[in-house]
Amino acid sequence: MYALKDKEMIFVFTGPHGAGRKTVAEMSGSTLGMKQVISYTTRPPKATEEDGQDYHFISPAQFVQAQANDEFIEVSTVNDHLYGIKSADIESMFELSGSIYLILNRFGAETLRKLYGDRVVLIFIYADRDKLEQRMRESGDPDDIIAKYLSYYEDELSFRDECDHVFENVDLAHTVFDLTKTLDLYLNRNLVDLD
Ligand SMILES: Nc1ncnc2c1ncn2[C@@H]1O[C@H](COP(=O)(O)OP(=O)(O)OP(=O)(O)O)[C@@H](O)[C@H]1O
Ligand SMILES: Nc1nc2c(ncn2[C@@H]2O[C@H](COP(=O)(O)O)[C@@H](O)[C@H]2O)c(=O)[nH]1
Repeated sequence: MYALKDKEMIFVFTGPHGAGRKTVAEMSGSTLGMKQVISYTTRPPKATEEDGQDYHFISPAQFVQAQANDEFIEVSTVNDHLYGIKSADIESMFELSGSIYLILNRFGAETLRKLYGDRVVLIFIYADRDKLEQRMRESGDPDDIIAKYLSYYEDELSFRDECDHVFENVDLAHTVFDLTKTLDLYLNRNLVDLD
């Protein structure tokens, strides 16, 4: 397991699927110069997804081999597909930035909190069920996948009380504005006061 240095912080974005975690994390993360640690998955890529950008797409055999080599800090199964984060990627992203972020389900968020305690900030992003369904339909997800993800909605939502910050993502610009202000408080960026 990677040992965190001095001021290094890990931000974990969690919440129900389709709430906009990826969208808001990327917008605030790039504004603040944070690096994303990309997960590995055995799920096949969607038409819009790129290897190395959205996920590292690997075969089940490659995943099992990496697991046997003890490369993953955390592994989760969703809809019969494996997902995991490699310890080496956490280390290499910290070489590029003092703070990193990940987008994980509640089980991944819980594991990182157990491993790194209060050096992990849990950010819960949600929207109501109807909005999520609408967004998944607009993204072109098939009906059976939408139904599966919606079946996890209540369980994912119940995790919000265990998170440090909660944002309802209705208006994207407002969410990103509020989120960026919140993350900035953790970053000690030594800004010059121009007032
Ligand atoms: N505030 C918003 N209003 C409308 N659409 C949004 C908003 N935020 C995100 N979206 C859209 O909702 C869809 C899901 O967003 P995103 O992929 O960021 O969600 P996610 O929580 O990371 O879920 P996933 O696990 O599918 O990646 C995307 O098409 C995105 O453009
Ligand atoms: N615990 C982990 N959860 C992960 C990881 N990578 C992604 N996820 C979450 O899984 C679901 C399904 O993702 P999808 O892109 O196939 O819809 C979603 O909640 C992701 O945030 C991981 O490494 N560990």
